[in-house]
Amino acid sequence: MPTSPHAIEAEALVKRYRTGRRTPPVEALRGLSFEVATGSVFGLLGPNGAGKSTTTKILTTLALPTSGTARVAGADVVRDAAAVRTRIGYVSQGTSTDPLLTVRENLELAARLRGVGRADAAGRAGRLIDEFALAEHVERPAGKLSGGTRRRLDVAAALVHAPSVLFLDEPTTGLDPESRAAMWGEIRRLAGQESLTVVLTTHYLEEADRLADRVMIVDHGAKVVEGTPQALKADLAGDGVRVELFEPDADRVRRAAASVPLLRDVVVEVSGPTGSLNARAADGSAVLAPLIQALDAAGVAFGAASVSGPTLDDVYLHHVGHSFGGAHPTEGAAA
Ligand SMILES: Nc1ncnc2c1ncn2[C@@H]1O[C@H](COP(=O)(O)OP(=O)(O)OP(=O)(O)O)[C@@H](O)[C@H]1O
Repeated sequence: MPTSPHAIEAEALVKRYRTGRRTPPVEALRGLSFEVATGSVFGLLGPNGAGKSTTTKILTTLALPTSGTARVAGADVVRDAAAVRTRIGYVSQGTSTDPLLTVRENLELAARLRGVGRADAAGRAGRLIDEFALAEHVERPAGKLSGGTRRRLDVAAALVHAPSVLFLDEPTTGLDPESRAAMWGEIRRLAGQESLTVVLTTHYLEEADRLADRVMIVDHGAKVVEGTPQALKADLAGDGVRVELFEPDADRVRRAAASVPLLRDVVVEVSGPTGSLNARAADGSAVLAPLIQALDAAGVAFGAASVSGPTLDDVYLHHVGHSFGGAHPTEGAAA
């Protein structure tokens, strides 16, 4: 198979889920098109219900598109689904390894299920055990491993058949910071393998920023923005300004912020007794003092205030209108 410049080519993908005879179908994808360069790491980001899982399901042949086409590793996901399956690895959010089988048994089983012969399966399991630093755990049941080690085993098991595209669905969710850092190291190492393409779905924007060559933010089944993390951050220009709020009255906060010259893109989010004000300014440190004074004068209780260079969180906030995983902004909060 000649190497194509694109490991994934999705064209006008539409997915409608039927929900009942009398209710309209859910439009999970509304004509999503994108390409993923061979050998790159692609970050798929979006709020809950944006269509990330649906996109992944279509690309991994677990769901059919209502219309549109997609090719993965050179094969059409509908007409040539069997070929796609032999060329991809998929690590779902839940663990896919058997808790009662040992690390070695799990890897050998995964290889056998992929049609690899017995002798070859043992060899591949051995190589992955070395590659993923699993040697000290090799005879332990998977169910007795720590969360981070179990996740490494999940990823290793998805690679037994040497796929050319690896789908990682929230690979570090639930991991402690140390295990997360270890998993980042693994993903970076995999990304260094020229022929492997990685599609990474994550709720951690910092993770996407560090690992992905390109990211795509989806919302309501459509592409919001796509690009390299560096370019998306550079497009924002200026600084992010953030103030933590207590018992905030969103309207009052917004009025106070509106009185501060040079402050733009103000978003006030309230979540129960706390909240936050996010905004942008060409020079964040210059607007911080007047902003604090304005909030104080308006009787707004606030905590930490900070200024930061553009992050992927700022990119997300700018394009989607609320922070990633944060509370939705109150009506008309974006200014
Ligand atoms: N089987 C289904 N039947 C009906 N509606 C569905 C089904 N699966 C997903 N949906 C709806 O399609 C939309 C997109 O869902 P999807 O799971 O793809 O989003 P997501 O971005 O993966 O969200 P999350 O981050 O919560 O996993 C949502 O409105 C969801 O409720």
